[in-house]
Amino acid sequence: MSPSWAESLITSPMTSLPSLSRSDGSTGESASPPATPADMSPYIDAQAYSLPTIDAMNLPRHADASRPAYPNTLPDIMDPDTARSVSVQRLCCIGAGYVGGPTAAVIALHNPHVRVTVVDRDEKRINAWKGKHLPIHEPGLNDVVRAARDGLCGRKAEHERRDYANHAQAREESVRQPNLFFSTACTQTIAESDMIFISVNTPTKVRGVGAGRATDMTALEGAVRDVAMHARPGTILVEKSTVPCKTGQLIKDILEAYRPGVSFSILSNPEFLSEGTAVRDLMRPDRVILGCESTISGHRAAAALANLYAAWVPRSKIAPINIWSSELCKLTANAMLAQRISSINSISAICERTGADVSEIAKSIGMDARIGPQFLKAGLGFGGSCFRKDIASLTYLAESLGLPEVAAYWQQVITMNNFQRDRFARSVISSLHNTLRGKKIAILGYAFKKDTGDARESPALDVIRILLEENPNSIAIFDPLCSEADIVRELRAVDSETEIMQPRGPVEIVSDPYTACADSNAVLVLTDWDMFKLRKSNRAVQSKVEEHQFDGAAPTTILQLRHKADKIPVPAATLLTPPHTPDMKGASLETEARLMPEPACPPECVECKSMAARSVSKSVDITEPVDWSRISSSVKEPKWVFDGRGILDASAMVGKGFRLETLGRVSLY
Ligand SMILES: NC(=O)C1=CN([C@@H]2O[C@H](COP(=O)(O)OP(=O)(O)OC[C@H]3O[C@@H](n4cnc5c(N)ncnc54)[C@H](O)[C@@H]3O)[C@@H](O)[C@H]2O)C=CC1
Ligand SMILES: O=C(O)[C@H]1O[C@H](OP(=O)(O)OP(=O)(O)OC[C@H]2O[C@@H](n3ccc(=O)[nH]c3=O)[C@H](O)[C@@H]2O)[C@H](O)[C@@H](O)[C@@H]1O
Repeated sequence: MSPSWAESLITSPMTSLPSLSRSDGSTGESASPPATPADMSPYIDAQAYSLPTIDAMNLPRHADASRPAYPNTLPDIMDPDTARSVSVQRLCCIGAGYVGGPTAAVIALHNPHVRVTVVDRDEKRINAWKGKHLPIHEPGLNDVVRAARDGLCGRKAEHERRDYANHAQAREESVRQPNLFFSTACTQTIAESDMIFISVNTPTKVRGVGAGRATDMTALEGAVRDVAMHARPGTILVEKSTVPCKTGQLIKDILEAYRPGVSFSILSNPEFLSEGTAVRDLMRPDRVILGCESTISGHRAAAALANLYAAWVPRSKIAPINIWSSELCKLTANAMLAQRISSINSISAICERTGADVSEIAKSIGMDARIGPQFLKAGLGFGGSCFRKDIASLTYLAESLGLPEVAAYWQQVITMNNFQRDRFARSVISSLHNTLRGKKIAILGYAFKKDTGDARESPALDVIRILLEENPNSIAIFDPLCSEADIVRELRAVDSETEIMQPRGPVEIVSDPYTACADSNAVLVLTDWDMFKLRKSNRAVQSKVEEHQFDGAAPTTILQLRHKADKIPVPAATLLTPPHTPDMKGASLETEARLMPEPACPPECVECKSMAARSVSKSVDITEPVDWSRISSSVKEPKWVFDGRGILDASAMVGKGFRLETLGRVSLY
């Protein structure tokens, strides 16, 4: 194995080793051959040691709060000379989830010279990334993955074809080689890489110290251990996962424990993408935060990462900051966004009692440039895998630092979020005479927000949980993207003792909105899918529908790729692999470079079968607005609709015969 370029980095100061004891009392040297080059420290058998479990309490053992470890005096890592001197050849991303997959794909797309490999222990997930049915739905993602993973073909410009006389007859040729790979070979990929992104899950601990609030670092710890044991000296480790402040120190401690004396660089590069707009967010980020150590090796590592982003992000948007600030700014950003949602939701409760309209208030205050219009949509409160857990982590961190008032302040954001779901569900029950026995409830939308099939931590789950306590006859759930298996998994986690799924329980997942609503006593809109919207005119819905149409069509040219990535220009030259790059003109590429044919699925492909089944019943088409008149004719009087997302126009719904209740508005019927 050739030494990593990063080995040339100057060693950064390491903290001293935590004393480790081996259960068998031996020295720790293993008889098995080292998995790393000969100049490495002896291979340490990880399983034989017990490292302390990491949680937010676990602040660095050597930290002296009065003396910042990384003074905030960073030289300019954007300096062209520094930037030129460092370049990554092989990038590994550990974790092929909602962050790892799209982030690696976009980096690979813009850096055709870098071999990007995404690794995960979950073989099913990796196979899905390799095939036709990606494991996550994100508008535009298919094309980005296909271009980077499968390469591009096209016709060469005339002048270049003359240079390649042997290929003169060829009409279609490869103009970009694949540089995005997916693999379960974690250790091998780690050993071959110059830079490693850690994009593993960091959920909330469910048991033990800090359960319900502290971050469960098991996955991160495992990934860092793999890196410690298999990476080459000097490899750059990038924290992409959202982690408690000071995790960089913990990573250092683990590395030092498993590979004493070997130098690695650690960067914090939090991800700010939102699900449903991941490709757009990655293509056009507001900022890229690079937290680095204030050492020469830290700066060079940051410059290497900055170089990857600079392939498409203006350098002015790439911000080097100190590593602790970087870790904490991610939690802060999520907490502030969630706080806005809780703030407007608190006002929505006042609106319902006074006759004020929360959407008018949001619009009015959002016109103040100091407040701004985003994240002021009142409704069921925030769901998803991050806001709740990141605020919980922040409160735990604050408490651990002896700041209970700070913890209580942020805890209130979660309290308000729970209040919103609770009072929504209770208003449904009270409108139906305080009992759901013998009644059917239709749920339109399960995902925590539109344009994603992610069923984790959905507000719908809390609402359904409260409704189930009233023993309804049935609850029929329709969501255009969440898989039945994911919804069932989430519901079962609430109560693993009782069978809640039909035929023995009340809940069923159905494949179209009309079946869900037929004969129901109440229809609950729990996700803001465009297809559920009803406006006075359907214009708003229509423009959204057009946006989605790019997804359905099979794009064949770079021009279409550019469209699909939300009309963000992808510089043609960066898409190609030499020798084509220098001579080819962007214009000809736009019309001639094409995606390769999609990989074929095996005949027994479950996804294909399920898609075929859906198109037979013609039920799921996220571009098709639901026909509320049809629903009106099939529901039971008095035709209750409860809008948890504020997406239905009150007068239009009343015009169709419904009784509408919307969070943040007085009822209209
Ligand atoms: N989902 C989102 O929109 C965003 C998430 N984040 C943060 O990014 C991190 C990842 O989130 P998601 O992508 O949503 O998680 P995810 O659960 O979708 O994906 C994590 C993946 O890591 C894999 N994994 C865990 N340990 C591993 C190991 N040792 N070796 C190989 N693979 C391993 C898991 O099998 C899983 O496929 C979290 O810290 C999250 O807070 C940050 C911004 C946005
Ligand atoms: O760390 C993360 O995981 C990510 O968390 C959020 O992204 P995400 O959770 O994917 O989606 P959001 O668009 O933020 O929505 C979160 C929840 O808030 C709700 N929401 C959002 C906006 C609003 O005005 N009102 C509102 O109720 C949504 O319906 C959804 O349930 C942040 O927006 C991302 O910047 C961040 O990277």
